[in-house]
Amino acid sequence: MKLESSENEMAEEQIRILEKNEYVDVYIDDLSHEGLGVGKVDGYTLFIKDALPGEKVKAKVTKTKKRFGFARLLEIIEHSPHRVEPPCPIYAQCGGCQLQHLGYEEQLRQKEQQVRSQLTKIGGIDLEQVKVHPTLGMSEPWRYRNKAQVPIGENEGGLIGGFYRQGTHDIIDMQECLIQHEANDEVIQKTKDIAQELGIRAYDEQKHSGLLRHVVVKYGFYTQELMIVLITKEETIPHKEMFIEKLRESFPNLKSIIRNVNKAKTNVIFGEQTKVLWGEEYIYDQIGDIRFAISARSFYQVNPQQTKVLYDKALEYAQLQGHETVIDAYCGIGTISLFLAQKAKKVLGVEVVPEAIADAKRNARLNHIENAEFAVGEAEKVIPWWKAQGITADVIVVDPPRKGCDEALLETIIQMKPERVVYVSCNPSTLARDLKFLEDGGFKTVEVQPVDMFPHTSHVECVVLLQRQ
Ligand SMILES: C[S@@+](CC[C@H](N)C(=O)[O-])C[C@H]1O[C@@H](n2cnc3c(N)ncnc32)[C@H](O)[C@@H]1O
Repeated sequence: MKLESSENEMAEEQIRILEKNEYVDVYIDDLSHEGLGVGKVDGYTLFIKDALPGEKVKAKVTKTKKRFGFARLLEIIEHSPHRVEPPCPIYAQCGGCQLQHLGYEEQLRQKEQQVRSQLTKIGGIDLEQVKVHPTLGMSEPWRYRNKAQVPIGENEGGLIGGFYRQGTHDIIDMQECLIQHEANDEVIQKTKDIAQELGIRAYDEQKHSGLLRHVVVKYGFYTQELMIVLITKEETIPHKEMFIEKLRESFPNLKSIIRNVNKAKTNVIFGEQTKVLWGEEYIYDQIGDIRFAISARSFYQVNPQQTKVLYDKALEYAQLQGHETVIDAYCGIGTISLFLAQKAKKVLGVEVVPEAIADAKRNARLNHIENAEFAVGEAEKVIPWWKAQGITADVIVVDPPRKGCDEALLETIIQMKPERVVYVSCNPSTLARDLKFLEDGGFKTVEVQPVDMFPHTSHVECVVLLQRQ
């Protein structure tokens, strides 16, 4: 359930707006897309963190709006059979995961349910006519992340690094994160220890003083190569050579140490200046048969195992025979484009970030792929321009950010009349909105495959096949 949609639904109902601090018993019948339990009291919708569908809970109202409010879980009166003990000791404070208290099989079922509900409520799609498959999950849904970004701070004991306590900028020290690859945890711990030993101070956000702001680690699951990025407030790192030497000794698979300088008073992690301190500018990783060069700043999917599942599904839905021209809109560093290029005559990728397109071109060369071309620009401007030049496509793949596709792009897709559209989405509500637009323009939603890219969080990714009628 989405907050805005619940607002509309309740417009005509007779409801009693609850009072702040009121104690209520609530039956939870849904899960919001942020992973909050949802229930109603006297027609008024409450969102309750940690409550699960099927549970009856006692809660205290903490915040009220006209049509919905929030409450704090006090006691579970009736437990869901799917409730489990979260294995992570810092789950309650962290906020990085939202669903560790729900059994994994049920997480997958809830994610499918969320997709179904958005498709009908927002997209007006008749689920009798569309195959919505069960969510494709992981057999081992832990330790899946290949990238860690950890803020560094200090307490009485010295350097700490971990995560911000929910809703604050207080750093909580962390030894391990159960969704990170073990290598990332080890690197973070060791880097903190070495920095402490060398007397390097952590950055203090309040005073805008100190040096080490963040440590970022990237790990290639396939190649086992490691990159460490030290984000500092100044260019100079005391005992830099010793720091590098100790990191190299600790991690034989370390390929790259990068320093990024961020002098600004900002929450943004990276600054503008990036320099190789030791080793290579890139590490490499592989998904399927395609090799990728990953730099400190380049975007790369964080769950490589499920990325393969997602891209294989996109490729299957594209149904390429080898003679097709394919457009890959919002192509990032060309990951999907290069997958598709293996089976198509030609792929044209478009992406708004110039550095990502430079990476896409480099990755094409790295894999000796010559039938993929990339352009920088907004998909909603570049693709209409291509159309005006007489370019058409047999298949169009879109993988937009959470806000979904621009209407100008959807309109162009309709006019271009490709045989198929493959829509990869990280937000079921904007996906549903855009499917409705494409259906009104002559396409039919045929299959929907939810994929769990981020186990234990509330996010769900989908691949959708649309066929031109
Ligand atoms: C969800 S990511 C997909 C990236 C890629 N397909 C992948 O799987 O790695 C969305 C991408 O769209 C890009 N983007 C955002 N707005 C855009 C626009 N208007 N036109 C083209 N690309 C855009 C972002 O920079 C980002 O790389």
